[in-house]
Order: sequence, then structure tokens, then C-alpha cells
Amino acid sequence: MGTLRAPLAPDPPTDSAPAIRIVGAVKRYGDVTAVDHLDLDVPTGICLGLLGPNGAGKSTTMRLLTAQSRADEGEITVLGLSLPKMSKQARALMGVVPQMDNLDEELTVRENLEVFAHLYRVPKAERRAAVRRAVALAQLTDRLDTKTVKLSGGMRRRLLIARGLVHTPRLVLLDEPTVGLDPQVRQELWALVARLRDEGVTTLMSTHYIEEAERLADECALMSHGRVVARGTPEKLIAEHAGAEVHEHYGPPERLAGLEEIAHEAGFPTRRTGPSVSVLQAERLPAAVSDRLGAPSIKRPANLEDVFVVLTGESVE
Ligand SMILES: Nc1ncnc2c1ncn2[C@@H]1O[C@H](COP(=O)(O)OP(=O)(O)OP(=O)(O)O)[C@@H](O)[C@H]1O
Repeated sequence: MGTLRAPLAPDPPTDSAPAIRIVGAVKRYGDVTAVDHLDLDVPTGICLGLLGPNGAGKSTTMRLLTAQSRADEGEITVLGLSLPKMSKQARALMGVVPQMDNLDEELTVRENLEVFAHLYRVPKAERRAAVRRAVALAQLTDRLDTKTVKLSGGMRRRLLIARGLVHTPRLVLLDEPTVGLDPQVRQELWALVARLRDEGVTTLMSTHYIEEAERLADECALMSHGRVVARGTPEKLIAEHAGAEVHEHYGPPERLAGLEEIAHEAGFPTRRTGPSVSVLQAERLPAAVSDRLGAPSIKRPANLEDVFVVLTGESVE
């Protein structure tokens, strides 16, 4: 397996300096405020999951960090470099993996990586090794001379990630890395992102897949309407907002409305999904309330989706 730490990589920032610092960022598109006074710190060396439904402002946040977009207000610092003034220097130190596949189809895997190694100014003498390292990390070594057009969807996505890593960046931005991929390919990519984290690369990963965030992220920032509404390890967020256990009750709408009323009166948050009502923090239900609710159809552990719904009234996926 390749290592991401190149001999000539610049010194990492001191532990106290976050890899990303966003303070009060605002980005408007006409009447739409895509990012609304956003504050976000990403400490060095962690994988932070930016979790939210479509339209929450995740991609806009990514574009602000790559200086493809300019904030209307606020301050953004990446690896100690202030944007947009130092965006060129910052971009040279970060790896960006876009949501859209924009690989050059006519080029081989090796050529795609070489072009980017050149663009990222990897010294000529080191380019070969850089390509080998990135391709090994993405487990595409045996495809080095395959044309991109011949690769499967999962391989293309791995190549896209390898391309973002070819200059051994200290910070990687992954925008919805597995969107639209089938579950098996998603698993492969999760393994790749986990390897990145093991290498100590700081990763900011946007996603609207709960499982992706729960599996990969050391910490999650839950984003809604352009802001972070909660932040912490998945375990902490779940324990604080959704409790340990969820009781799901199925039934006709009138019965579900009655159950919601009982739960709310007793101070328990609920979540409605189609034909069911989920009562959160159910491990704390007093016997009297439990009796009134009746036996649940399903008891399950709480998850980040429950947290999101409780905090925003929206669903992530
Ligand atoms: N270039 C643009 N012009 C106009 N509106 C935009 C533009 N980019 C984003 N928006 C709007 O800003 C809001 C946030 O969009 P953004 O793409 O950042 O959300 P997201 O969380 O990344 O969702 P998705 O996963 O769908 O990309 C949305 O209402 C979107 O329609």
C-alpha cells in the first residue's frame, strides 16, 4: 500500500491550528442563501463528515474552500492560508475530489494521474513515484495502462480520488464520494477513505448517506439551510439528541397521531416515517407512558438520521 506522506511534503500545521477554519461565511445566489453564517473548524488529522440533505449547502461550502466560489461575508482559512487571497497556495496543498466525474476518458489511468501530477507541480523526478503511490492507495496498480473509458464505475471513482491524492495533499475534500454508486462499490470506496484517515490525512467529506458518515467520520457536522446545527462524534450526537433506543410503532394515521400526542406530552421526541412513528430516547420511557403507547413493532438503536430529524424536522437521505 502506498503512503501519502511524500519526503518533500511541507511541515504539517501545529496541532493547535485547525486544517480548516470557517467563521461567519455567507454565500448568496440571488435570493437563495446557500451558506448562512457558517462556522466550521476541522482539526488536523480527522475525517469530518459534513452531513445534510440536498440543498443544505455542502457543495457550496466545498466550493468556498477551493475558492471556486467567493464568500460574500466571513473568513476562511485553509492550512493557515487565508482565502481568497492565498487560494493558489492553499489549492496546491489540498486534494479535491469533485462530485462529478470529470476524468479524461481517452487517457489511461497512468496518464490521467501524470497530467495532474504535472498540474500540481510534483517535481519531474518524483512524478513516477507519486503516480505509483496514488494508484496503489486506490488499488488500481494493475490498471495503470487501461484507458479510463474501459474502467467500471467504481474504478473511475477510485481513480478520481487517486487523482486528488497524487501530490500528497495534507487536506482532502471529498464531495459526496459515493453518490449514485451501488452498495458493493460504496464499500470499496469506504475502505479507501478509511485508508486515507489511517494515513493521517485531514479529510472533509460531504455526504447525505447516514451510514457513510457513521462509518467513516471521526466527527460529524450536521448541516441544514446553510448552517451547522450540531457537531460531535456520531456517538455523542446520538446519545445527546436521540438517546439509546428507538421504539417504532406502525398503524393507521389516526393511531400514529395519538401516539405522537402521548409521547410529546411526556416530553419525548418522535419521528414520523410513512406508516410509522418512532419514539426516541425510549429507554427512558416511564412505565405509565409505555403502557399508554402500547408495545412497539420494532425496537432498534438510535442513529444519526434520528438526530437529524429531531434537530431539523428534515430527513437526510
Ligand atoms: N450556482 C448556483 N446558483 C444558484 N443557486 C445555487 C447555486 N449553487 C447552489 N445553489 C443553491 O444553494 C443551495 C445550496 O446548494 P448546495 O449545492 O450547496 O447544497 P448541497 O447540500 O451540496 O446539496 P447537493 O447534494 O444537492 O449538492 C440550494 O438551494 C441550491 O439550489
